[in-house]
Amino acid sequence: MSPAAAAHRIRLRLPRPGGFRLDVDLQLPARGITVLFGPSGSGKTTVLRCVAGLERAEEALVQVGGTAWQDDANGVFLPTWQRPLGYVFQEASLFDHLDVRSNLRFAQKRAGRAAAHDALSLEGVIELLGIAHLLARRPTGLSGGERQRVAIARALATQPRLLLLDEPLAALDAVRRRDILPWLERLRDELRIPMLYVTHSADEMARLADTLVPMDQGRALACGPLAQTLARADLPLAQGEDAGALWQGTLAERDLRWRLARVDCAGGSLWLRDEGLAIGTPVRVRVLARDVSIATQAPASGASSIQNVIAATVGAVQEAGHPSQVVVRLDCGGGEALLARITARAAHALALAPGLRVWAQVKAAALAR
Ligand SMILES: Nc1ncnc2c1ncn2[C@@H]1O[C@H](COP(=O)(O)OP(=O)(O)OP(=O)(O)O)[C@@H](O)[C@H]1O
Repeated sequence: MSPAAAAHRIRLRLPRPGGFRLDVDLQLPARGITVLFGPSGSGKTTVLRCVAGLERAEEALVQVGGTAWQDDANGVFLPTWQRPLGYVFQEASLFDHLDVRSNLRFAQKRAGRAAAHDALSLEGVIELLGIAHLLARRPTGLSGGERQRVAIARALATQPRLLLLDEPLAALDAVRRRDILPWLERLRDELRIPMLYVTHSADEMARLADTLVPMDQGRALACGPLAQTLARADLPLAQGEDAGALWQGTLAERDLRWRLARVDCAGGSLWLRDEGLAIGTPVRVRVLARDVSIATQAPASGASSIQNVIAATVGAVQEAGHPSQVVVRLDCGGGEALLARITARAAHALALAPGLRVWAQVKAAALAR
């Protein structure tokens, strides 16, 4: 991300006994969800804790929207309670002796006079998270998903300048997780508050992130727009089972007979399962690297079961985890790319090299949901 586009800066260094060392320098856009994604122990939670001032990083610069929360070069360190942030954890820690409304009011009081002219109203927060029907209930009577929605509402009621979410869905079962994701998308699309979101889940990352920060062993391996970062063949992300591209597109046509929907993206059009969405709906489409194969000649029309064939140029060929496997970045036009995971032998036989014109055959693509 160019410094001009960056609105927030998070530079942290923190050595811990035992060998772990956090060392990140992130420039984040003004709004949207930045997902910190990486294996257990890579330092994701530590980043959030340092941003919140719960742990003290060294040589740190934490600047949110032009205000320094920590700037060691200039002797600035705001304690946690002076940082306008909301923190949502895996398990919502609500006050069980108060009903939902009182939990929210309590948080609102914390905002006090700090609430600026662009403050969110409590009614707005309640509407945004669809919790009006829960206001008189005690937290103990809520489902896990409802508790998390209330916890997010409570965090927003404090008028944060930054929302920190640490695996907010990890304690929920798959059904509840699916229920709450649309609410998080709504926050992302409607709020101007930037969010730092920690997750292990590739599905959550693909669905929610605007900016992706893959982390490993205390370091940020990249920090960039989601689609662009996922399409990099040189990152460890490209080597795992979840490797794949993410395209943004618009639902353009539905084939009612075959229950298929066509999504038009800058890189090309893809047919996928019709999930009943209206024509014109903006969608994210996930194409896993293992579902993409490569042909050096245009496949004859009607001679293959594969319905999605996209003209592309080889961008990079990279070994992927095992010497028998490579991952190939295929540049498809409109700045969009696919990844294909194939055998090294196939790549050799097809003489794949950067610049070669090929056809990407997409066996499966799905809406990120
Ligand atoms: N309070 C602590 N004191 C000492 N070391 C800690 C503490 N908390 C975490 N660590 C260590 O710091 C490293 C980073 O931990 P952190 O919790 O930030 O990783 P993470 O990526 O969030 O992991 P997970 O996904 O499992 O939550 C790990 O090696 C961890 O063991």
